[in-house]
Amino acid sequence: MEIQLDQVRKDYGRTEVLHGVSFSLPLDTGNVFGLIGPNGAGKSTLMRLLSGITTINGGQLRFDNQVDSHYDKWAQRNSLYIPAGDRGLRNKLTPMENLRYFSAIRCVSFKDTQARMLANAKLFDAESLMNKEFDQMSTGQKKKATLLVAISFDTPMLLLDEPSNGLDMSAQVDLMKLVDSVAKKSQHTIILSSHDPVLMSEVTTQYIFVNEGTVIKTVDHSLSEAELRQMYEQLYQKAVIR
Ligand SMILES: Nc1ncnc2c1ncn2[C@@H]1O[C@H](COP(=O)(O)OP(=O)(O)OP(=O)(O)O)[C@@H](O)[C@H]1O
Repeated sequence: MEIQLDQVRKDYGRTEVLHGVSFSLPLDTGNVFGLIGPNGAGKSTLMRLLSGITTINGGQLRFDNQVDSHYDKWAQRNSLYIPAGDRGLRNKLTPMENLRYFSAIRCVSFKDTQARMLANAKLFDAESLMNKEFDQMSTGQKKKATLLVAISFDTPMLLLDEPSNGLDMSAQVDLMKLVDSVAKKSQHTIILSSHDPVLMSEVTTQYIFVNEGTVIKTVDHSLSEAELRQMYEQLYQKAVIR
């Protein structure tokens, strides 16, 4: 199955911020897509559209070449978007209580999501976080807990907006191991954005370069850190990274 974006446009009020975005996104392939682009390029907007939080103002979103006017409804059930920063979960609840809460909202079995979260928490050494209130966690713990809750829903598409922001080196490695393992095990599609090319090159299998509200290039294979740096410099015609 494949999601196809064809000349997709998005406005905020009278301002158009995505100006005809086209690319394809295969599902069920275990690919990790890396969204790369400077501040304000449109990465978060694109992720919000793909997750059905907001709708397009022009162009088409298709599944396997069939126009789908209810894409946002499909996406709301079959994807999860984790925004940048440490928002995501309810502050006064533990991850387990959050899971119960969001399972009820999404009308899915808490028994199933709970079993997945307990297994993943064990696998990624996060059992001690399960009964800690979200607002009493460190930034890294919050990111890990949010991701563990999100992957428990086992959605075909997971969108992570700058997941590594604010994490120390060891937490970044843990996060990437988690992303890599989820993609490989579930064969689900993960889309992540980051301004960190080292991190991107560790897990990303396909790249989507965004600038000024358009996708300017897609690369359908993994890139080394050096290749990625070179792409940055070529595409933006300035040495963003030194
Ligand atoms: N709610 C909003 N209302 C109006 N304009 C918005 C809104 N959200 C984003 N924008 C504008 O849309 C454009 C794209 O923003 P977006 O957040 O998608 O970029 P980004 O690539 O994720 O940036 P960053 O790397 O800084 O997070 C920017 O010009 C931004 O000012």
